Amino acid sequence: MKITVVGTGYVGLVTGACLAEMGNDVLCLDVNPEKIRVLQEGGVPIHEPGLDKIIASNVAAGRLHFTTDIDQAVAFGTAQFIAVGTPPDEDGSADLQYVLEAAKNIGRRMNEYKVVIDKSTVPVGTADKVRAAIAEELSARCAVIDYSVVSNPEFLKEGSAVDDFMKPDRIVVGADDERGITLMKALYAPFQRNHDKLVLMDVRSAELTKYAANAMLATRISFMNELALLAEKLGADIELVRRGIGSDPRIGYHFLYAGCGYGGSCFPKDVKALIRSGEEAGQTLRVLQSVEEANDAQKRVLTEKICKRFGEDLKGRHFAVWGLAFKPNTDDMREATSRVLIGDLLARGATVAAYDPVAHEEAHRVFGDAQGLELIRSQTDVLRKADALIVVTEWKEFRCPDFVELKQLLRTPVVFDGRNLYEPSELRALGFEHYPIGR
Ligand SMILES: NC(=O)C1=CN([C@@H]2O[C@H](COP(=O)(O)OP(=O)(O)OC[C@H]3O[C@@H](n4cnc5c(N)ncnc54)[C@H](O)[C@@H]3O)[C@@H](O)[C@H]2O)C=CC1
Ligand SMILES: O=C(O)[C@H]1O[C@H](OP(=O)(O)OP(=O)(O)OC[C@H]2O[C@@H](n3ccc(=O)[nH]c3=O)[C@H](O)[C@@H]2O)[C@H](O)[C@@H](O)[C@@H]1O
Repeated sequence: MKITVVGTGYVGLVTGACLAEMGNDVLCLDVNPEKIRVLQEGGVPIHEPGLDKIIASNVAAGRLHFTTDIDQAVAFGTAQFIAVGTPPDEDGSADLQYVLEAAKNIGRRMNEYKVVIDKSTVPVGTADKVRAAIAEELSARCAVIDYSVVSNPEFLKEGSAVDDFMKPDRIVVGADDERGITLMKALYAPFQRNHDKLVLMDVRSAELTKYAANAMLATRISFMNELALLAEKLGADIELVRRGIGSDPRIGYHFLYAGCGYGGSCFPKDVKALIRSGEEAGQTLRVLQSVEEANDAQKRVLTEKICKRFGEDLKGRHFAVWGLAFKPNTDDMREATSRVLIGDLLARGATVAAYDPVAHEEAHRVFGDAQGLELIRSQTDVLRKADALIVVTEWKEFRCPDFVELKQLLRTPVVFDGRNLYEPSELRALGFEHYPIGR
């Protein structure tokens, strides 16, 4: 099938590459010429395990192309995926300007039947807006051309995006016309060979399903984070509690890890957008309001622990930070806890040396020349003469450090463990002061 993907970010690029991997002819469009230049020259603008390989092989096979030419992109695919960003607007609602611009571009140029597929995370009612935007453009040039608008939200996780896309738990398709449904079934047939993973529903339910999934996962995390704070006060261990409740199949083990707050491009923004949708519809979402509030507070829990140990004024103190990305296996720092933490420490007069396996370039972009912050490309060098190590992201390489060396390099053997990577008893036995979350 000939497919156009509009927006070549995390979702668009992975979608395009994975669809090409299944033998489709894919053209990826982006308005960012730099991104397209990198891709055309054989580079990959984001860090995502396995993505470079499938891009390279599908480009070599002639099935995957990149362009900034909108005319070419609209003419190319019968399926037109919209995978552009939907950042929060000032009031927290999803900003649909990029989605609607993409829709207008399609309406202005299409000359034959198209299936327009909303892959971006968009509030309920957006497919109607996309349909209307296309209709308006068609009528402006007196064109009568049939088209379908389908909702196909994406559930991939950064860091395992290719795997998630190639082996999805479910494929949600919201559609209300046969032509659109038939195309979506054909498109996704290769991804569900062993059993039917397609969950077919109406468009509005599909749009809400995406927010419901992210909001549910964020709720689990905030719930565990609050329980962790309680566990600390009551002398219980949240890790044991997690294992105790996760064994109940009605609860399950996933997404119950307490830590220093969730970040990323989606949980914070989608929770906000769903709260806003609720307000607009006259339905207050109290649980979600608390989820957001709890997470904002959780991002400051490490600072609070540090101040409790070293005092409110951190002038003259120096800290080592392991982990800048919002989670492992990505260089993405959107809404990362590291940003809040490092901002807090610098504001209190401390100096910080930070290390991340892949997010250095992004950190340079985010922090610029922030005074007092040094980004160091060595997991051990960053520790030298620090008053404490602060672990913010659960990268695998942080799990089993050489604790003897770590102790020698630090000025004082203090570890703030924002992701509960280490066993408290083991660290204590090695002579460390260990400050985990909820243990
Ligand atoms: N990042 C993730 O893990 C996931 C994101 N999503 C959703 O997918 C959507 C896209 O997210 P990301 O890929 O992370 O965003 P991104 O910011 O990485 O990529 C969006 C791309 O769209 C391009 N763009 C904007 N307007 C355009 C236009 N009119 N024509 C062509 N290209 C245009 C931008 O230049 C950018 O490269 C969002 O709605 C997000 O909530 C859904 C699931 C997972
Ligand atoms: O809509 C999206 O963009 C995506 O958002 C999340 O994916 P992602 O943001 O890539 O990352 P997650 O693995 O979900 O982690 C999000 C944050 O939660 C934190 N987290 C996760 C799990 C946990 O138990 N505890 C916890 O604090 C992580 O450290 C991270 O900061 C969802 O997991 C995806 O299904 C969804 O498609």
